[in-house]
Amino acid sequence: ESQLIIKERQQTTFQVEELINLLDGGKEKTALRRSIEQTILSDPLMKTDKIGYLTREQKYVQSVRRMMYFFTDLAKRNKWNIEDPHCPEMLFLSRSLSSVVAFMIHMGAFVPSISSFGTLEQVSKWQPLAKECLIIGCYAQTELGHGTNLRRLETTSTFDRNTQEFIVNTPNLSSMKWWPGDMGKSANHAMVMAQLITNGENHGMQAFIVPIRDMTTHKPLPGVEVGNIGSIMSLEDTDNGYLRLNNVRIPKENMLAKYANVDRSGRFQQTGNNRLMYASMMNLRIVLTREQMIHALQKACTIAARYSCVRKQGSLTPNGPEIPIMDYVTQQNKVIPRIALAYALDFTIMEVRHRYVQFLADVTRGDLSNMAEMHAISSGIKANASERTVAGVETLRRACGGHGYSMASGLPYLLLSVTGSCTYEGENTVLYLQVARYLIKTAANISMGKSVDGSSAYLAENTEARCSATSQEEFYDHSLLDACFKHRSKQLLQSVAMDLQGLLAEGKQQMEAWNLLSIQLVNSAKAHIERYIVATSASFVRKLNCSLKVKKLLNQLCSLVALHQITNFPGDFLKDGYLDSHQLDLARKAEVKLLQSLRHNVVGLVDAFDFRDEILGSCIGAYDGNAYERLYDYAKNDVMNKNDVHEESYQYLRPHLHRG
Ligand SMILES: CC(C)(COP(=O)(O)OP(=O)(O)OC[C@H]1O[C@@H](n2cnc3c(N)ncnc32)[C@H](O)[C@@H]1OP(=O)(O)O)[C@@H](O)C(=O)NCCC(=O)NCCSC(=O)/C=C/CCCCCCCCCCCCC(=O)O
Ligand SMILES: Cc1cc2nc3c(=O)[nH]c(=O)nc-3n(C[C@H](O)[C@H](O)[C@H](O)COP(=O)(O)OP(=O)(O)OC[C@H]3O[C@@H](n4cnc5c(N)ncnc54)[C@H](O)[C@@H]3O)c2cc1C
Repeated sequence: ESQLIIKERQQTTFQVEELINLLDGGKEKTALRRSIEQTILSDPLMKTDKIGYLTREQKYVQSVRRMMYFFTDLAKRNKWNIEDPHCPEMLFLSRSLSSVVAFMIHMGAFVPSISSFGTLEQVSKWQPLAKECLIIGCYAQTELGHGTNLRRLETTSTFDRNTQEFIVNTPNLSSMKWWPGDMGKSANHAMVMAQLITNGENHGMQAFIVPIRDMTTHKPLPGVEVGNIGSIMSLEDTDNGYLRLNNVRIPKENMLAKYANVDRSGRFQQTGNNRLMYASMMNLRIVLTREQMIHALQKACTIAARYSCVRKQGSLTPNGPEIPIMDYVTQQNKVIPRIALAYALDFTIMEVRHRYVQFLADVTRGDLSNMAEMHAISSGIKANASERTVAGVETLRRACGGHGYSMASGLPYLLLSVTGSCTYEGENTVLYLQVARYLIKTAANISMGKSVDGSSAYLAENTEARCSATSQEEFYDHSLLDACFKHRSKQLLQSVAMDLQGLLAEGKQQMEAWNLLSIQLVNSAKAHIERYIVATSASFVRKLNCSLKVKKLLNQLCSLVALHQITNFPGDFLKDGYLDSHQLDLARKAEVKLLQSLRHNVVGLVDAFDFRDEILGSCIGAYDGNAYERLYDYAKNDVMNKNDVHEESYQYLRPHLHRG
């Protein structure tokens, strides 16, 4: 173990194990997680080859091999409840599985959408098959021509009264399904989102289970053309596919009919709120935020923090001893706010998940009153967490200098893996605009004197016109910081709501006015969600039952998340004079002091994320801090080094060199 990292651990002022337990949800949960990790990581059949050395095809093959073994053997043997995305085992499992993405859509989208859209009878028919992996499904919503605008999907499912079947068609090039994970090569069934047409009338998007490959030969069924969409930026462990359907007939009962059905004569009946067709997307947005984005940020923090403590470069006195780069305040400013953010997002998503579970219970009782708010929160948190994670991982990668550019650091892989999260499961701008839609409606309700509650209640509160802070210390106070965020959000919303009214009064159409103001609308949505994160994480910490040392530390992290946002994006806080430039200076000084105070606990804070070295996959971020030894070892094992003289040298270099 590197002496430097040992020294760092000696400086830690709190019990790391206490924080680990807290993040897991208790001592027993930590033990459960560790035992799951141990089972998975010690199983030779779950082993992955070194990242960065596999071809596209090898990645897919490895991932299918591992996941089939995992679902059909390992998970079963250990009685892990893998199909329930909310069970603690599932959260721990995805951490241990790390990079594997094959069958993520099968388990994460196909299986849950059977119960989201299916009747009890349909669920009992399809779910056991899917859960046992006796059928492999994908979630086929996006088309070549449309991903965001679901109303304009072009795939059709037309009811044939004579045969009591649906005829599913992708009638033109742009209507073919494009992107679904697990579809290109693996799936034999697709959950196809299509326009339902009965008796010549279009009833909008509904879900249909369409068999696409023969269950014996795995060949595409008649009328089906299916394949891989080709090489993509990352996540090549999975087979994102395309699908063309030409008059594919499926039985009537393959339309999932929880909220709408078609009788034998083709008469359409809506039996539930049609927004519930969209609501199923909330689940994956929340799951991905935790499973991918926050974990990726936590891993990147772990790597960058440990490396920054063992990497020495330069000194703080002329000819003085070299210091770990973590002692530079600029380095602290790159690393520590990201650690703080990783904690704040984790606390926030725990609360969001809790609210989502309550929301599902409400829906079961027929109460949809919280749907709009839940949709705004889940969309906003997905957009904000993905955007800040991607930016954060890149900052951390650069904070590791040249070694951050090497695949050996694990950072390029994390960055590439997580960058798609800004696009899939709802493109971020589009999701922010959904939040804005909710906020504008809320503003209208407030102006009509209606009461608002939940996460937007503050929009109806009276707030001070000026921030009261006169000292640095006050900028650590959560209620003062929250007041800054509330004010910014309120002010941005009021301003864009007024501009919208103005444009409408000028005679602009609603959608045109909306488009003209969409940059402001997105900013307003971000401000609301950032306030939600600041408030939710601080209140989560307030309620924690933990030691004073840990509480103090977590309170500091919450303050840092808010302060870092204020000092880096001060414009909207200064705009209407809520903060003045003197207060901004105080906030900046408060932030630097906080960074220095947190400096000694940097390694402890990332150790508490408790990622085993095999999961981190980093030569520079391993627990023992022996970065150089591992980098050297990585280089020596590079495939290009298997011979001293590369074959190509004989073929191309030698003939040239020997010419003279
Ligand atoms: C809502 C749209 C944007 C637009 O629809 P439209 O009908 O036009 O919209 P509106 O008129 O605005 O809305 C109508 C009303 O409906 C309400 N609404 C909208 N959405 C919802 C909802 N979700 N829930 C509830 N209500 C909703 C809205 O508020 C309106 O109500 P009102 O009228 O105001 O009252 C919509 O079309 C849309 O959402 N589009 C986005 C489409 C989308 O999200 N598609 C997703 C496809 S599936 C997908 O993308 C899957 C991706 C999976 C990727 C998995 C990759 C795995 C990678 C693992 C890697 C691990 C690496 C990690 C690194 C490591 O750690 O190792
Ligand atoms: C790795 C990966 C995996 C995926 N897996 C699946 C899957 O399993 N199943 C599936 O069905 N799909 C999947 N998708 C598709 C994904 O859901 C879509 O790509 C995503 O929803 C965005 O839609 P789009 O590609 O049509 O982008 P577009 O909507 O075309 O977005 C392009 C640009 O247009 C802007 N834009 C679009 N509409 C508006 C608007 N109304 N207002 C303002 N700006 C707008 C966007 O902000 C963006 O800047 C996957 C995608 C990726 C990258």
